[in-house]
Amino acid sequence: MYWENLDADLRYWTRSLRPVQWYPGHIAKTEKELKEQLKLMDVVIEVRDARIPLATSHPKMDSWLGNRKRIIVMNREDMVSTEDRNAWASYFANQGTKVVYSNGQLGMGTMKLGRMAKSLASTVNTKRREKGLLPRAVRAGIVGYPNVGKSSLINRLLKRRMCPAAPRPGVTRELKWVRFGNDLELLDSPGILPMRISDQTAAIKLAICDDIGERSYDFADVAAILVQLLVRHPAVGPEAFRRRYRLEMDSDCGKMFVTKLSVHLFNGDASQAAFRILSDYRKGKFGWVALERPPT
Ligand SMILES: Nc1nc2c(ncn2[C@@H]2O[C@H](COP(=O)(O)OP(=O)(O)OP(=O)(O)O)[C@@H](O)[C@H]2O)c(=O)[nH]1
Repeated sequence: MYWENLDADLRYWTRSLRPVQWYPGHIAKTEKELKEQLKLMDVVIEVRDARIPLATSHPKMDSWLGNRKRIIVMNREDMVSTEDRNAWASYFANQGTKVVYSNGQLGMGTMKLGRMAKSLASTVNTKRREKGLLPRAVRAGIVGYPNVGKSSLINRLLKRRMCPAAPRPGVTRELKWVRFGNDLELLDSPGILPMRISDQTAAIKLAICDDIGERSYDFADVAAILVQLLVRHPAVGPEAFRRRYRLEMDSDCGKMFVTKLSVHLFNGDASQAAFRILSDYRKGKFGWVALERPPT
C-alpha cells in the first residue's frame, strides 16, 4: 500500500510549495556539449542514485541515446535495503536493461562495469577488423545527475584520483576524457538536469538525496516531506523518530515535527532542525531505505 499511494501523497504535499528549480550555467553548457559527444560513444553508462532511480533519470536521455548501447549503474547500493535492490533488479531484468549495482565510495561493481562496457562495445572492433583497420579503444560516456557518484566511479575504475569527487552537487565542471588501460576510454561529464523539473515530486526527492544544489530548496519544506515519507514507511515509522530524537510524534504532520524538534534542540531554528533530519536520512540513521520502488 505504501508504495502505491506514495506518488499521490507526494503530489499532494508538494502542490503548495515553492517549486524546486536548479539549472546553473555549467549544466546548460554541458547539456549542449554532451549531446554532441554522445554521438561518438560506443556505449553510454548512465549513473543513477539507487535510492531514486526514476527521479535521477533524465527525460531526454532516451532520445539522446538513440540506439546506442546503454548500461544503467545503480550507484550508492549501500544506501538501499536488499528488498529495494531486488525489486529494481527484477524490474530492469524484465525490461532487458543491463544494470550494474555499485558503490562509488568503495569501488564495488566497478570491475564488472568495465568488463560489461568493453564486451557490449566489442562489435566496434569486429567491424574494424573486417575493414582491415586496427582496433581502437572502446569509448564509454559516463552521464548522470549531479552528485550521483560519476567521478567517484571513474576514480575507482582507474584506481587513482583523476576526477574531483565531493559530497555536493555540481563539482565536475567540464567534460573530460580519461583512459582506462589500452582498450577503454571514459568520458566523465558534469551532472545534467532538465532545464525545468516539471515533476516536483522528483525535485523533492533530488533535494532529499542531496542530488541538487542546496540553494534551490527550502530545508524546512523538504525535511517536513521527508518526515511524512518516513513515518509512513513500513521499515521506519514514528518509533524511529522517537528513538532518535527522544521526541513523541504528536501527528503525522512533518512541519509540526520539524518545529517541535527545532524547539527541543535548536532554540527554535527550524532550518537547523530540518538540516539535522535531512542529514540523518542521508547518513542512514533511519536505516537504509530507498524513496522509490519500480512502477507496477
Ligand atoms: N555512500 C556512498 N557514497 C557515495 C557513493 N558514490 C559516491 N559517493 C559519494 O557521493 C559524493 C558525490 O560523488 P561524486 O563522484 O563527486 O559525484 P558526481 O556525480 O561526479 O558529482 P558532480 O560532479 O556534481 O556531477 C561523494 O562524497 C562520494 O564520496 C556510493 O556508492 N555510496
